[in-house]
Amino acid sequence: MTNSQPLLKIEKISKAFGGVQALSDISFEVNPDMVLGLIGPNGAGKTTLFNVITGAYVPSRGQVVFDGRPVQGKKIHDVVRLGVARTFQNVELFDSMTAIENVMVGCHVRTKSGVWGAITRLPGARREERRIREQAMNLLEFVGLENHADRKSSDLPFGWQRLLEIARALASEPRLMLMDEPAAGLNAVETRQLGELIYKIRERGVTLMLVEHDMSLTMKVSDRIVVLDRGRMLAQGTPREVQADEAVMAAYLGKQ
Ligand SMILES: Nc1ncnc2c1ncn2[C@@H]1O[C@H](COP(=O)(O)OP(=O)(O)OP(=O)(O)O)[C@@H](O)[C@H]1O
Repeated sequence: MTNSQPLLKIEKISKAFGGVQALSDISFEVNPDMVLGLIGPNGAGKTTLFNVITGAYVPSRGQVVFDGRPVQGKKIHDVVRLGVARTFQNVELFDSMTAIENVMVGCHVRTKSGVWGAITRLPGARREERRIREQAMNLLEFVGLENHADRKSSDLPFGWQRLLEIARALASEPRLMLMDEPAAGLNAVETRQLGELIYKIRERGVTLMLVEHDMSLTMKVSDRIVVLDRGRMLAQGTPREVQADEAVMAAYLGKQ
């Protein structure tokens, strides 16, 4: 596809949970190689939208189109194979595994033999396993955890667990990466390093969508911002445009 086409199209998405309208008629596009910040007060629908994009939730109406293909009806792992990865608000790692093993699990999404081949140790899988270990090591290096490859992930400080989750998400070689509150629980230094990592991820050619409550980080790293409020789209534009938007100030930024 050419770079002028959107990588992701959100088309008139609505999602209700019983009586709660979590998303109402949301439409916007995400162009390749950009960082899009998705902001809004608690309960605005940000995480719900992530879940719709990854195929975890079926929308009540509308569709998500990734790289020209509708996501709906696909299983989560098929959406990952299409090139969509995510990290979670509460870091979700395999606690009993080492750091490198966690990343290797992410790599297996792209292998022929898959995780099962690795477990059963088929001959071809062993060669692939060596290649994957190398790839996982490169990713640990990319996020700065190369000296902690063999530590159990649950023994790592929380900020490093976040970095490890990012490395695992990158292991599936995504074209779009969704990050749900990556700065939550990080201190000021770690948050600044996260900002630099986000730039580096974009330089790899990965498009990013970021849900984040840390406004200074979001405004700094995002090329565009979409603002949700109570399931509706309140505004979209550059960080500068959104910060000057009165409705946004009233609904969100004014409350900071
Ligand atoms: N699985 C669910 N079942 C029922 N209601 C849900 C479910 N998931 C979300 N909701 C409701 O949908 C609305 C949007 O929630 P969502 O978690 O998407 O908001 P958010 O913008 O991510 O909030 P936060 O910033 O607090 O994480 C809320 O009213 C929430 O209670």
